[in-house]
Parts: sequence; structure tokens; C-alpha cells
Amino acid sequence: MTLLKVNELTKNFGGLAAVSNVSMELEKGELVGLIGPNGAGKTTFFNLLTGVYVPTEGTIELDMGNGVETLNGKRPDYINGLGLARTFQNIRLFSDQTVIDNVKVAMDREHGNSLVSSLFRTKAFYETEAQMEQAAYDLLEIFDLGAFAKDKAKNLAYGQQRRLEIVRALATDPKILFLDEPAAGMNPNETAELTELIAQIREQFDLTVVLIEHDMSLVMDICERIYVLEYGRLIAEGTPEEIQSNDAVIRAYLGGDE
Ligand SMILES: Nc1ncnc2c1ncn2[C@@H]1O[C@H](COP(=O)(O)OP(=O)(O)OP(=O)(O)O)[C@@H](O)[C@H]1O
Repeated sequence: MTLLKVNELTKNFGGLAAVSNVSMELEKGELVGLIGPNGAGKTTFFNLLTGVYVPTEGTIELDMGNGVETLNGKRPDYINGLGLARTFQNIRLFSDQTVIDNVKVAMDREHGNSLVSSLFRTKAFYETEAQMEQAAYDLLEIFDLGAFAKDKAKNLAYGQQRRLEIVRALATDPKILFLDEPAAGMNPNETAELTELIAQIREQFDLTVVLIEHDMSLVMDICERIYVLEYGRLIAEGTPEEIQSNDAVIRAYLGGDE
């Protein structure tokens, strides 16, 4: 089942085409990688899909089984309410709040969209504060953060903060999760653990995942399909094996600054 259909998407910033004519189809349950040299347009593409930017041209169509909805021009919180969640390249936590409060705030935002949620989704609502607290704690435990629930977010180690970002995205109960460089700044051990965790949560939460990542071992390890951008254009799409032997991709990386 195709959840998301992106048709010839373009985003211009003045004279610069940050994303140019890019199409993508996302099947339910897939784990897809989005790679490309610095400045290729990967984050801009995420920003278009999640409502941060309005496309200059092209369409984004979502079908969660209730018919097709066009996401162009919709607000980020509305799109989040439809089941699309993301993390950011730069960590965006409430650093002076506790770890568990960071998660509960994300759940609350979901409550703010309860009308949308009840119309489009089957969601377990948290009737009481205690239930919400327990659900937040359970999520933290999956990411080995339960023991730090009452600590301030800023006191977590860097790799833990990145994991907390993913917990916050999951707290909004997404169907599609967009991860923007989840392993950035992690050491090889942390990256290996995260790789396993991403595969695990995909199964556990029945997710479809798209990830931007510069760590090629992570991408090649877990992604079933990979899209490659260069200068805003899609230069290749295929399995990890196909991408590794694709001439245009090899040229882009050898000629680039990676
Ligand atoms: N808001 C903006 N205004 C103007 N130009 C922008 C804006 N956002 C991105 N760009 C430009 O668009 C191009 C694509 O940037 P983008 O951040 O999407 O690339 P990226 O592939 O995510 O790069 P990286 O791997 O370095 O994060 C770059 O040339 C960037 O400078």
C-alpha cells in the first residue's frame, strides 16, 4: 500500500532550486534512506513533506487508508496530527525540563489535535495524567532512557539526547517517521545501537521510516531502498547494492565534499 506519493516536487529559494522535480513513493512499512552530498536538498525535502516549507511546484499526497489528502500548504502541526513525525538535524529539546516532561509535551501537542486524531486515526487516548506518565516512561525505557526520566534533558549525554528526540517524535503516535541525521555526532558503538533500535521500533510501532544519514554503514545496513539527491535533483533510486554500484552516485560522492 502506497502511503505517500510525492510528485515532481520543487522548492526554489530565490534563484536556487534547493529541491528540483523530485518524485518519491513510500510503501507502508518500508525503511528508506535519503542520501546525497552536503547541500543536496535532503533537509529541504523533509521540510516540504512536514509542512515547514510550501512547495514551489509539485504535489505531496498522503493516503492512510481514508482516501488521498494533499499536504501542500498544510501546517506542520496538522500534518503531524495526520501521522507524520520528524526529528531535526539540530537537537531541539526543552533543555531545562526533565526528560519525561519533554516526552509529555509532545503527547500534549497530540492532544491539541484530538479532533483530527479522532477523525483520521485510531488512537489510544491518555485519560489521566498517570496513564500519560506511564506511556511516556514506557517509551523512554525502550530507548534506555527510563533511568534518566527525572533528569534535566540538558544533562543527558549527546547520544542520549538524540535518542530522546526520537522518543519525542514517537510520542505523537506517527505512522511515518522522518529522521534527519539520527546518528550525527554519535560514536560507532552508539551508531550501531541506534541502527538496531530503528529497525526494532519500525516493527514494534508498525512504522514507515525515512532517514537522512551521512553514515553509510547505517544506511546500507538497514535501508531497503535509497534515494540519492545531488544539487536538488534525484540522481538515483534503488536497493543498497544498486546504489553502491551506481556510476552517477559514485561520481557525486567522489566529486563532492563528503
Ligand atoms: N531557507 C532557506 N533559504 C535559502 N536557501 C536555503 C534555505 N534552506 C536551504 N537552503 C539552501 O538549499 C540548499 C539545500 O539545503 P539542504 O539543507 O536542504 O541540504 P542538505 O542536503 O540537507 O544538506 P546537509 O547534508 O549539509 O544537511 C543549500 O544550498 C542551502 O543553502
